[in-house]
Amino acid sequence: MTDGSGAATTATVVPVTSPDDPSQVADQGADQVARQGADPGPATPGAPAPPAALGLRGLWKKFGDKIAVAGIDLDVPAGSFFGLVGPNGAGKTTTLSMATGLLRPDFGTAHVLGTDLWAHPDEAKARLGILPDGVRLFDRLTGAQLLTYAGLLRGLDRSTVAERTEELLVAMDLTADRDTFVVDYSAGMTKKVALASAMIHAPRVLVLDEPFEAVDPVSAANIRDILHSYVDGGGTVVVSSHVMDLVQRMCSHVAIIAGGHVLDAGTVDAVRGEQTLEDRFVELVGGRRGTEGLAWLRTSSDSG
Ligand SMILES: Nc1ncnc2c1ncn2[C@@H]1O[C@H](COP(=O)(O)OP(=O)(O)OP(=O)(O)O)[C@@H](O)[C@H]1O
Repeated sequence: MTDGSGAATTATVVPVTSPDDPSQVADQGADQVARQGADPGPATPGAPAPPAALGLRGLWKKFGDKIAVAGIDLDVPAGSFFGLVGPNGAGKTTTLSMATGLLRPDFGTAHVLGTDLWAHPDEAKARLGILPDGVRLFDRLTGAQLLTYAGLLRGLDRSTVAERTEELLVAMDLTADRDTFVVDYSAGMTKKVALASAMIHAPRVLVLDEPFEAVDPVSAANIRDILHSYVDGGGTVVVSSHVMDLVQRMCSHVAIIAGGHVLDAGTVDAVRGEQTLEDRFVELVGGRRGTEGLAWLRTSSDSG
């Protein structure tokens, strides 16, 4: 199965279970993926299927007694614009952290374009650009210095770093604040300079946790354009977001996760069917409350 972009759909869904032994889930997840098989898409007969940009198998993470991620299997097709959505506390950040080398899974594996991330972290991470949640930056650097630092850290030569730094500052509308310390940036400016830092080495896969949070609409539209042309050029973007309308319009593929499980995944059109993505999300996740309660809030009062 393919979407309009031609990217193969290989997203898989894990049964919603919470067994006592999570290692079994990792095995079951791998078995299930093997049973379902990766959809070969429109590839030439006999040609091997290209590796997924991100291939997650049986990912599992517990914090104390809290199970944050309970056996997630997911393939993010190379060349897709992939949205990860879910309610607060669903396990999105924990999953993305394990998928990008920021957090070691209790069980399970993560592959980046076929490379085992935890077995070969340097090779896998060279292909990744990451915008983590609650990003901590070296904020006593100016915006231009931070981008230069990120480029040099990624092994680019100085002239390439200088060229890309200027282009990224323009693209993110940060030129006027290039010499301002990042600590003095607004939340949206910080997000944009962090995003630019994630892109400077032209990674094959960009994993962005809430990239549009606090970003103004014009900058958000510019960033969307940048990401779309990056995908058109063969890159893969994974974004987590709470904004269903944005994901529906922007992404080719989506996974809905809740309670540490994948509830549904595939092309956006396949997942939402005849409904909006938001309606499908609410249908799957539930949790809508009636208007009872909080009566005191509806009562206008002169007291106080
Ligand atoms: N370091 C931690 N220590 C303890 N519990 C954690 C930790 N990180 C995450 N959790 C818990 O794991 C669960 C999943 O959290 P996670 O941040 O992955 O969710 P999320 O889907 O990204 O949520 P949100 O949309 O609110 O950002 C939550 O119940 C959270 O409280």
